[in-house]
Amino acid sequence: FRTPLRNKSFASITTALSMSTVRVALCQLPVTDDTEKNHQTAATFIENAVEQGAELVVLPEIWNSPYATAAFPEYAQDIDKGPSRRLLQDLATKHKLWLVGGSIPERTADGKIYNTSLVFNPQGELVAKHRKVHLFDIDVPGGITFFESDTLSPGETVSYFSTPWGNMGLGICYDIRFAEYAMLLTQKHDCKVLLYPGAFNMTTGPAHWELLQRARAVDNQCFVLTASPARAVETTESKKPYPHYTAWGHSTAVSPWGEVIATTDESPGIVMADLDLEKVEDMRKSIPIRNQRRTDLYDLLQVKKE
Ligand SMILES: NC(=O)CC(=O)C(=O)O
Repeated sequence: FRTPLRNKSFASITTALSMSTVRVALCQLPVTDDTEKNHQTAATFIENAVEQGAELVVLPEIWNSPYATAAFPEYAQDIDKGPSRRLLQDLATKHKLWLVGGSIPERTADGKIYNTSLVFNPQGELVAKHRKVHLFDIDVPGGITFFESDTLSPGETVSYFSTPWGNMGLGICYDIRFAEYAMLLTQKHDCKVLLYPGAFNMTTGPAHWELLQRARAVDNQCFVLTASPARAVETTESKKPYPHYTAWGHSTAVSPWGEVIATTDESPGIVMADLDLEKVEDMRKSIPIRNQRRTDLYDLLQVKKE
């Protein structure tokens, strides 16, 4: 695996961590069109992350299937008993780990398909299930056109879970563009970490990926973690070729101060970071914007379109 780049905070793995500190691993998996192979890769990366002392591991958006709207119906699984869910649950239990299982295409009994993230605690219990709330429907002339809504339905919940280090909020990729979603997680549900498995692309990635993470971190005075698939995608001859989606990569951890504390490039690898959650309270105390909002002038309102 590659050494993480610009990784300022990752101390020696032999260092004992304080109770307020959690060691996280962001797994930038090389995703193929072979689900079984993707399972093996995920298991290997998670094992490697655990060897490096990870207590919480994050997988990327759509790590068991190609990222293509036409592929989602073919690869979608029953989220309650499908093989990808079983694998995630088994790995969380085996390694006694908090596992944010990236996202996978989910098929429901009524035939709908969602882009869904599952989170398991170290006992293997499902503690959160997030269906991507904001579907990635964009048309950038000369850049990228992508309509997740061609095959996916949107989720309806604001998702978070409780850990020994504090509450953590969960969104998927395009969800990071919506400041209100992040603010609900941090203001109403007291989240100290926001997690976004994501797969930005070669048009929006260079321009917005890091910027959005730093913006959400500073707006909300919290840690922001992202995990992307690696850029290269292998296809096997037995499978239908789906339009190739080129992921930007650059899985990243950002501090409440807005600093990139660990990141990488586009290659497969694991980004390790130690998050000291006391930094969240320090930041919220020293720049107390949470108590200074002019809610008499503005609030999280539903602004109706004309
Ligand atoms: N893939 C996404 O969901 C989002 C993305 O690439 C973007 O917002 O840009």
